[in-house]
Amino acid sequence: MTRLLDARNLRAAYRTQDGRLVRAVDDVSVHVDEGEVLGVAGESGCGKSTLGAILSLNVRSPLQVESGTLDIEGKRQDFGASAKIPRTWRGSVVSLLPQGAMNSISPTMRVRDLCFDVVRAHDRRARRSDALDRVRDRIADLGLPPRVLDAYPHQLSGGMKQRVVTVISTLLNPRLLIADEPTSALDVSSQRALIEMLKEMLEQKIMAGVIFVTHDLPVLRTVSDRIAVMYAGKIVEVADAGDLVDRPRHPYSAALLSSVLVPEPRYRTMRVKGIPGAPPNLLDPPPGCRFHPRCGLAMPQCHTDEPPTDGTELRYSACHWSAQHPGESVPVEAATRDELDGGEPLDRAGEPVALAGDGTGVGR
Ligand SMILES: Nc1ncnc2c1ncn2[C@@H]1O[C@H](COP(=O)(O)OP(=O)(O)OP(=O)(O)O)[C@@H](O)[C@H]1O
Repeated sequence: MTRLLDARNLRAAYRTQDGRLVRAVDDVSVHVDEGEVLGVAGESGCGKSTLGAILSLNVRSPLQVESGTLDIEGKRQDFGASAKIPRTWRGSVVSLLPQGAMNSISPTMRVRDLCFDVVRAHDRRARRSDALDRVRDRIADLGLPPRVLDAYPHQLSGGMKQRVVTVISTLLNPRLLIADEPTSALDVSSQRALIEMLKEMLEQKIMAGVIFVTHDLPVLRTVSDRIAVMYAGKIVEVADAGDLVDRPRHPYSAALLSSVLVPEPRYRTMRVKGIPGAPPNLLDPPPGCRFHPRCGLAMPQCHTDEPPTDGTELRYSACHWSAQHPGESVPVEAATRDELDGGEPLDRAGEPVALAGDGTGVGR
């Protein structure tokens, strides 16, 4: 299998106005192989979008990447104080489909003009007729109706608008597409249509790999080959999508699964529980394992020691419990605590938790 992206030891922080650092990505390494969809899951605020911004080279103040390296098909980018990001990489080597993209495109431009702008930004000498021929072919190859080219964004349905925005962000045939919450505002059939289109794009080699960022595990189960679970700025577990859902090895992954409706027999009959407590403030995360205040399996060393990484780069869990229980999956019911240390109730114990508006049970 050919390695498409190899990102190593990324560390990045937002500098607040009073000079403090929010460490949103803390020693994160990920890779994507050619033809692969890597899902990145986690609760709101765990650093998913920040990781997407770094991997797509869209880092803007107050975010600073302190260290790490990025290899895309053998081309290396070193991060750090003096790093200069090659501008030509954006859009052509790696492209970002940002959160909420479909609502931030210009409402006064037709789709064909938006497309031409993208091509023109990359190639000043591009001729309009040639560029539009290419766009027309692309739209036809992906089975979208030709009329979308003449439409203004507001004339398209939400699902069609998101597919069009996805086409626009891949017009330059990036090697890697990073899609940040691309399905979260869509109804179920539009989600399916977008996922089918992304798979078709991989098949047609419009891009060679996708990183799909979302809090929505059932969607990730459908679209991803592998899933990386993030918690408080770190990756806590990586596994094949099916393996992660069937046999989570990190208590946080198990907690995430028990807080959503995953269509697996093991979870279908469970009550949706929610994850008691809240993720830590990244200005001052807890010592040891960052999940320990919410973890039902926490041991004394979890309060003080950074968890060891147990497994291989394709399947690992960063957890004291899983290091002591090699090969075992976490009993979902035991993954979280129902009470904080002070005895404050976190959950209506045993009561089903009302679902969030998107039906996943995970807040945003
Ligand atoms: N401009 C900023 N200044 C300071 N802190 C920030 C800024 N943007 C994000 N953060 C913080 O960085 C952390 C990671 O945020 P990020 O948006 O990457 O998380 P996320 O998992 O993508 O969440 P969501 O799904 O809500 O976008 C959070 O604690 C967030 O509050």
